[in-house]
Amino acid sequence: MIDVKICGLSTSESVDAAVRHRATHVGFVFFTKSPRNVAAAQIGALAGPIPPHVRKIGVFVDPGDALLDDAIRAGRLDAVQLHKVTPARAAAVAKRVETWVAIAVRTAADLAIAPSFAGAAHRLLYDAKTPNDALPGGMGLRFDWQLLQGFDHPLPWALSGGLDADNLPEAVRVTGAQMVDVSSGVESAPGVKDVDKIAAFLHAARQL
Ligand SMILES: O=C(O)c1ccccc1N[C@@H]1O[C@H](COP(=O)(O)O)[C@@H](O)[C@H]1O
Repeated sequence: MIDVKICGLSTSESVDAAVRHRATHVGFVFFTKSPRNVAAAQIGALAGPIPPHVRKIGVFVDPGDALLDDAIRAGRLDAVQLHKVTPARAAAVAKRVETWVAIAVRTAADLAIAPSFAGAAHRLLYDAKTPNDALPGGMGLRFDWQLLQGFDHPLPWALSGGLDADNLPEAVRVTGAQMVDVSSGVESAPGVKDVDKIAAFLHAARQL
């Protein structure tokens, strides 16, 4: 099975579904403008029951050190996923914790920044560029997966943006992704996770 991160979890039921159906990673969003925002005070109770083989990723948008420190400590996070950061900022964070950097993609030109994160991050996450600068992810948008064909990836990477159980096989076939990340595609409404969709996505991933 490919690695799967189920992202944007904010209830114990959805965390339990992701773990039970064998997600390899779970994600928690620490961004107040997101419908999936989790406060640092909530994360201990949500993340506490997660077994150690399931990696816990915190999702942040250009965060300050205080938020990062609080969330990492309270959630015992294994890695952070950073949106809208420079290579210099990513490198500073990566000295303290495993760091993933989201690359917002609409056209081939958007991939040009990827090599500048080599040595500054541990993983790249290719995500669709959103039309709304205030919310840089989690909108269920996909980009042209063919843009990744033949791309010389400078780091280990994951695919995200608009994935769901139906389009996952094609996304993996076109891009060759060995890790995928989903949020909206396992929801019934923005921020409302659907345990049946989580199960279906992970079932689809196990067929690959
Ligand atoms: O989920 C959010 O609300 C969010 C907010 C700010 C930055 C990133 C966010 N989510 C990430 O967006 C991608 C794709 O999500 P989707 O499947 O298209 O809904 C995913 O990496 C989430 O971690």
